Amino acid sequence: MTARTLYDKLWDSHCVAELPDGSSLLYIDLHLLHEVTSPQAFSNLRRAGRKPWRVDAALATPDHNVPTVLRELGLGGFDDPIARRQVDVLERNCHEFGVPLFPLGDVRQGIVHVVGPEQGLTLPGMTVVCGDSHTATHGALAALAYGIGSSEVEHVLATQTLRGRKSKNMAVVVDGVLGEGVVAKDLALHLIGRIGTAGASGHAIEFRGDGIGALSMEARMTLCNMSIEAGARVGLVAYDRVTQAYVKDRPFAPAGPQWAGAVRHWQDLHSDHDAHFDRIVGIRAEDVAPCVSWGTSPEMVVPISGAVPQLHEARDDVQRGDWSRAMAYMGLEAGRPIHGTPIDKVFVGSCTNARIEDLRAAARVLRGRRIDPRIKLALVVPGSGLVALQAEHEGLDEVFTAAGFEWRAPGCSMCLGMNADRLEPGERCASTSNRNFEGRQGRGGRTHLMSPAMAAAAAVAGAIVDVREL
Ligand SMILES: CC(C)[C@H](C(=O)O)[C@@H](O)C(=O)O
Ligand code: SF4
Repeated sequence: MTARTLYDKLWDSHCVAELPDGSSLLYIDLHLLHEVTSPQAFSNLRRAGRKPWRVDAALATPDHNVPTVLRELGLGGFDDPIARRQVDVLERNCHEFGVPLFPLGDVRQGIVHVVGPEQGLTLPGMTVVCGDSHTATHGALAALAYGIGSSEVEHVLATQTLRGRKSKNMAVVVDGVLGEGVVAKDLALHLIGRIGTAGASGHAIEFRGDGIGALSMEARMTLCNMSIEAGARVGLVAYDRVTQAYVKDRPFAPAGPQWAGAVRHWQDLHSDHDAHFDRIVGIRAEDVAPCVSWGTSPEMVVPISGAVPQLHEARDDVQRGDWSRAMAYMGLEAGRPIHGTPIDKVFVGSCTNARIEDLRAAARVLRGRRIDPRIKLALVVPGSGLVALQAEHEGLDEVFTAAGFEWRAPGCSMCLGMNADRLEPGERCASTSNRNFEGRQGRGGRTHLMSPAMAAAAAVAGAIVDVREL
């Protein structure tokens, strides 16, 4: 048998039919739903008189437009009636169709990509889909996970399958261990800075090498989460002891006699040693520094010692135009060092960086310190109710509030302007999220992507600084 990559293996084991047009029909093991991309799918099912094929393979939770304050008011706290209605409609749809739901007020509610792995719903070897581009996150558990559109949400609900075309294989090989103060977020930004936002398009990325083996499960999720910002729909890490330890004893994970059988099955979830990758990108961990985005695309990124580029450094006129527009939008001139850029707001949260390790990393920087008086608002938004509970158990909420942060309820929050947490025009934000597009965090808002520790350091300094020097 020919040597296969992990991606090939996951694909083969879920392919139920090869279709005449060259595409394949894949069986879907887990379907996650949220309030924004599911309403249409449910209405169409209703209209066609169809029922979901397998409700036990689905889970829904509201996250994108939920308020992060005033939750005790139930569906109160919303500043936007449409957002409130979407969350309400999700609850009603789940009720009507029998889809399991973690509603607002359930301690398990949270950002769908934090909730799936946390609950042991996402398991190695599965296919996982969600009407959301950051579904790649779940690939950290050696699952084939990718984002789908609303009509595909309907298709999966109705048939438990999806039509798809296979991507090519790309390996990102990280050699050596990341230095002190350098984390998975920096690795992701470094990679995107190097290959660009289209760098991995048409490919499934497998992150490999001893640098990846050394990462925690949560760090691997951060990395896979941002695969989509490099153009890949899928990001993967092979199964190993770290995966096994993470999955064990989670609420929905196999238990008792089923555990040993599952582990035996999972052992094969890695690329064969002589498997072929269509493209290989090598990264030396020692070359990765804390990174910060300066522009309006995740590829517009520099190490903390770097500067906004000079226009003549652009590779062509198209890039020069993009850079020039980004500089104008961001209010930054060419050649200006990124270090020392003053910040108005700080956001620690999102499916990239709102798990317990992220909160611990930010709290470590903030302990015994205060945020700079120039910071208008600093938010910390745990990825789920259970992350919040764990953080409170460790006293991290107190570290954050003592430093001047607001401790909020779980949701996507200021990652995107779909709820009350937004930037005002011209405001500059140190953000642990994954996208810095124009208007992403609110109209006219300016986003600088960075790691949780770097965002905490920016809060303390009132400006972008190197967390290693704080
Ligand atoms: C709203 C949703 C469809 C969207 C996505 O697909 O990623 C959002 O989560 C985002 O991060 O931009
Ligand atoms: S946290 Fe941000 S990136 Fe993640 S699903 Fe929500 S809006 Fe999308």
